[in-house]
Amino acid sequence: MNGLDVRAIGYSYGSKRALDGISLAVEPGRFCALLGPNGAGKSTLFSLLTRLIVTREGQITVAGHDLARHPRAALARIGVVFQQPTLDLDMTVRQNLRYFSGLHGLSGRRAAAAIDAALARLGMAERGDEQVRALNGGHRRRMEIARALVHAPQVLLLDEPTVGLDAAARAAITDHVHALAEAGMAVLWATHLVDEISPTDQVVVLHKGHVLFDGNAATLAGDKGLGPTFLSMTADTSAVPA
Ligand SMILES: Nc1ncnc2c1ncn2[C@@H]1O[C@H](COP(=O)(O)OP(=O)(O)OP(=O)(O)O)[C@@H](O)[C@H]1O
Repeated sequence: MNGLDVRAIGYSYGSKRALDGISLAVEPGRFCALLGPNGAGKSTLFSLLTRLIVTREGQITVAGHDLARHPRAALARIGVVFQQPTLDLDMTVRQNLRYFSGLHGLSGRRAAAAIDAALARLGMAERGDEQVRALNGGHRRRMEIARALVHAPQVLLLDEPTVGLDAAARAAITDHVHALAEAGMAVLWATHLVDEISPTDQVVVLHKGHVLFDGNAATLAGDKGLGPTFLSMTADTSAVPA
């Protein structure tokens, strides 16, 4: 499989079970919302997907590469936007992206072309020479997404990327990332906000380390709507296997 495949992953912090045998798959061209309330395990899963932490339970495959056995090949195919911004505010947008390109072995004209293409995809083509400090929160976030694209990954991971942004900036970023999925990328977007999800998106509902639902957003929404359905699912602790 060319996208992301997570099979029976488990993880505990000491005696605290954070993820308990979760499986999900995101195919190329799909926007998958990983929807879960606080403490569901979203950030733990992202840490496992990016190898900040490791587990012996289960298997993660990125674009056909086993993350545990071939981490370099697997990680090279992942672009990631973490919850906490990690930008150098005193450098320009392009300088930030050039530095990051270098970490991926890109330099010179190849790096410049990759940076231009990534900025254009996020509607940031005109902003390359601005100092990051001068950008608003929405544009800083877009720049971080552009930075995650410079090495042409096949899988894009975003951990609650709209935290702290106003409604217009959230909508713009959500639209941009949906367009990246439509262009062929496998996108995993962690959130607890249902208005970031489109009816045709894949949704994986995570609660207390368990997958409660994996399917189409419109199916999950049913007659009640996505918000009320999600709230009632995650309020009902009996929905979580013991
Ligand atoms: N370093 C840690 N040590 C102990 N427990 C932890 C640690 N990190 C997370 N946990 C616990 O693991 C569970 C999953 O946490 P995680 O941060 O992955 O959830 P989340 O869905 O990302 O939540 P949020 O939306 O608040 O970021 C929670 O019960 C949390 O308290």
